[in-house]
Amino acid sequence: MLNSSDLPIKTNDDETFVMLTNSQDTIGTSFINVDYVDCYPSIEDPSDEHSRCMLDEYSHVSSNVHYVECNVAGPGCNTSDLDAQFSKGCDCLNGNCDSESDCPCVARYGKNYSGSLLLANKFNGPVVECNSECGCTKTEKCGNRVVQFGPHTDLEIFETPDGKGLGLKTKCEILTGKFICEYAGEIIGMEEAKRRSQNRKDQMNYIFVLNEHLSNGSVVKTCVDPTILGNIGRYINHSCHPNAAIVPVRVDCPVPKLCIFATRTIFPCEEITFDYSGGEETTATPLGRKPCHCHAQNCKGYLPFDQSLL
Ligand SMILES: C[S@@+](CC[C@H](N)C(=O)[O-])C[C@H]1O[C@@H](n2cnc3c(N)ncnc32)[C@H](O)[C@@H]1O
Repeated sequence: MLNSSDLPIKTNDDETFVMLTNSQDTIGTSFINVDYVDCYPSIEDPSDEHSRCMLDEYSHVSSNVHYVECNVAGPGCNTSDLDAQFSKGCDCLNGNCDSESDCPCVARYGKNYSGSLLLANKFNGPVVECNSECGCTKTEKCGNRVVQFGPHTDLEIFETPDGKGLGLKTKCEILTGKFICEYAGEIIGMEEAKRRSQNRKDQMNYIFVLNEHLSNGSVVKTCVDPTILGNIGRYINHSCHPNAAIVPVRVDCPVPKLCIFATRTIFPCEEITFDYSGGEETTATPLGRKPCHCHAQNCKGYLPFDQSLL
């Protein structure tokens, strides 16, 4: 897990995504060549940690799944990272945090949004928003706060007609770069992820592993499991030709939120999908892999899979 004092500051232009996995299918993304620096030291004892979690109106269709709006600590989670609060990044009293010359947060991490839309170059991160300690406060005026206002409000869980189980669709148009929702659940350690994955071999996989590769060669893993405790993001299916992608976003603490943004316009009633592999395939063998039912012209036939990773 990431040290509380570390944050991503830049990514190389040749950054690529690769995938992650469990033993049957894969959900995961790696961010390559992410440099971390010591900045925004964390402060202990945030005044009200729950105020950092936006409430939403969604619920699950099954009583076996419990709704959580944001990540919660599970076995193997470094709770001091999850509970940490970043210190003040800017003191922009007028709240106009959208230019490098005006806002220290934007100067440090780059401009993230145009209005409420993620900029194209930020799909490769890093995205760090103004936090609870910043002077700009949580006003609509701050141009560096988006995901912390919660998910898109017109999402709907539905039964897919093609054997994927449940899926998530939108009731209204979603523009490119728009934040859709977080993929939130229990933050667990890798050993726990392996254990759960083995125990659920023949079931649907919800465990997502994010790899952030640091320039010193180490890899920071963030493992989210929304199987039992999760939010609306857990219903998003894989497609080989997706309309959304996952981007790690940090707001108040070092543990990234796995945020799903539209990569193109998504039309009313269209299913929302992302590529579980993050765009890179690591194995060609269909052995042990689940068939993919995305129906895309470029469908690879199977859900992403990499035996070596779990
Ligand atoms: C994160 S869950 C997605 C929501 C899930 N469909 C449900 O009913 O709750 C991932 C699981 O959904 C199924 N799935 C997702 N995308 C699929 C696809 N393109 N083809 C077949 N099954 C898919 C697989 O069983 C996978 O393990």
